[in-house]
Amino acid sequence: MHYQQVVITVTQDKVDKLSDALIENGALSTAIEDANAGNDDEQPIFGEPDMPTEQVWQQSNIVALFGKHADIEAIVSAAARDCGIDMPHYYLETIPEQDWVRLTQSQFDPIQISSRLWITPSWHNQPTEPGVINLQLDPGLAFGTGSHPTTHLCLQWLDKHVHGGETLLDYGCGSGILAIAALKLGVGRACGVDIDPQAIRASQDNALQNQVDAEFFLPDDLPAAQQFDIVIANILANPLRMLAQMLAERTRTGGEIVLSGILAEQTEELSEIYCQWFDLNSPITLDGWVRISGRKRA
Ligand SMILES: C[S@@+](CC[C@H](N)C(=O)[O-])C[C@H]1O[C@@H](n2cnc3c(N)ncnc32)[C@H](O)[C@@H]1O
Repeated sequence: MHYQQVVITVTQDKVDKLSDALIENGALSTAIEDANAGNDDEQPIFGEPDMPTEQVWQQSNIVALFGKHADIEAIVSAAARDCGIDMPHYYLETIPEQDWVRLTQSQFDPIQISSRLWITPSWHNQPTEPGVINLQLDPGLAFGTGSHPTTHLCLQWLDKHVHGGETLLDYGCGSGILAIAALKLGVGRACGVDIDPQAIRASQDNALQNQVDAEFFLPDDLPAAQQFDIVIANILANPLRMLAQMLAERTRTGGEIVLSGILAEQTEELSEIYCQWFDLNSPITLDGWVRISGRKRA
């Protein structure tokens, strides 16, 4: 079946209302995109827990999808009337039938982290060369496919520093990618923690798929007073700031901490917090994101 796709450019104050009104008048779906994506006026939006941001761009494109027989002129006109705005200009395009699953899958290729460590979606041939350590991981509802620089920085650290037999805590586990990779690289025991129950379920499924035995907990369920040889947390600067004392307490004396999800300009402030407990290494940067690591002092 063919679809009709309509793009309408609107200002910040109209975007939610018009998007809802299009759905109410028959759109199958709507998506909101930065109208200036790719040009000099592009507006990055970063959200952190407890730091509310305006989650829309000043100029947004509403991209709405309709069935092939929908009367677009009538629907856009009714939606505009419902919101009390003038009939907007819109751009109409016909979207031919596609194999949507194949199209989505084609956007996720295997990712090579190091000469031996790979992340491969299940629909690709799995690498079988001797010495290769492969995680089979499909994109899902939890963050962490290995493609994001913050995850990449953590995987690179694990690849280089896991010697075998360590205990590891992955705080903010998302898809469980770091705990699972650590087990495949040889840690003796790995636990993951996340505030999102969906992430816990995704992590458990991914551990099963990779045939490793990891444990995943909501924050309050992590057994008290347990310390770990390695504590790794790819969250964001604000939670890393709030969780600093707890993450330090969870690291055994002489153990290592690895922090990611930090923007370059946040590095100094976070280093000042964590150097209360840790001798820190030089920060490592990838695509504007920074990894901080260090060893816990006695
Ligand atoms: C950027 S993702 C990282 C996922 C994965 N560890 C990786 O490296 O790709 C951050 C995860 O931290 C979780 N998170 C955010 N704040 C948290 C908190 N205060 N306690 C535990 N988990 C948290 C989020 O739900 C999300 O799954």
